[in-house]
Amino acid sequence: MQTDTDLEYLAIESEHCSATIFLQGAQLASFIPKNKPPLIWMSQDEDYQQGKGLRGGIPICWPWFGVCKNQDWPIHGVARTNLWRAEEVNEHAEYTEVILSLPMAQIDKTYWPYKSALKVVFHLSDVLKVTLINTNLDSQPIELTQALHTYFPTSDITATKVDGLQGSQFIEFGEGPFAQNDVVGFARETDMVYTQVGSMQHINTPEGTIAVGRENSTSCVLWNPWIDKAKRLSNFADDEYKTMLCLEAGNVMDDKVVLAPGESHSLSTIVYWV
Ligand SMILES: O=P(O)(O)OC[C@H]1O[C@H](O)[C@H](O)[C@@H](O)[C@@H]1O
Repeated sequence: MQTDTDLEYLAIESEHCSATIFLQGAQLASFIPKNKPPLIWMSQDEDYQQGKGLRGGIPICWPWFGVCKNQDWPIHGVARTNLWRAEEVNEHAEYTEVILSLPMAQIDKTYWPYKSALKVVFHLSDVLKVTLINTNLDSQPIELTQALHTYFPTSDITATKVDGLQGSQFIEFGEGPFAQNDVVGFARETDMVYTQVGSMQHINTPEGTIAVGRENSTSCVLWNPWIDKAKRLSNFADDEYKTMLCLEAGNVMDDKVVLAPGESHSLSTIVYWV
């Protein structure tokens, strides 16, 4: 990872793993379990600018995923471009825990007029667990969509398969739902929103198998921009689509989060080399 950035980040080094977490967006940018290959992908072209989500790692999409109903609003919401506050770093023998919160006073009320709290907990061992916790502090119900938009590495996307989406349904480029009957491979632009998904998928790459689990989530997104979209993406080299994919733990579509006053919801993703 580039270190000559002005953006502040936490660098965690333990006997189990190393990790970097940027305060902007509470964005985890790297995670390497000890004696294992990197588990998380970051673009070589990332230039770590203020006010822009990083192209890689785990951008946090909140309080909407994708393009909002109001199409002028920023794609994937406002959490990934705002500065979060480091609340706690707790070092234990078996894991390190890092907790950040999003100071709501800095969020434009046009986008999010509600009283609520948002924090993220990173549980770092040889396994990475990320938990996004929403609490409704308002006197009315609130609704939101969200995702932990995780970028995974592969040395060859054409030799990579995602197992465990079978039995779910997907929407692709606004069409569907279609039934997912098989293991998914990559041979073109992939941008699928899955619902009714089981809680564990496996990404089979030439380097080994990555397990991707989810808690309190029955939806996820599978994405690879492929050749044409790669050329249009910011901070993404034209050929980098060959070396990455996103499998994003979500609460989208009919799996959106609806919170009564006082209620909380925790979305988790759990990833590790098998
Ligand atoms: O370029 P970004 O705003 O980071 O979005 C990157 C991608 O995120 C998700 O996976 C969406 O489903 C894609 O449609 C989008 O292109």
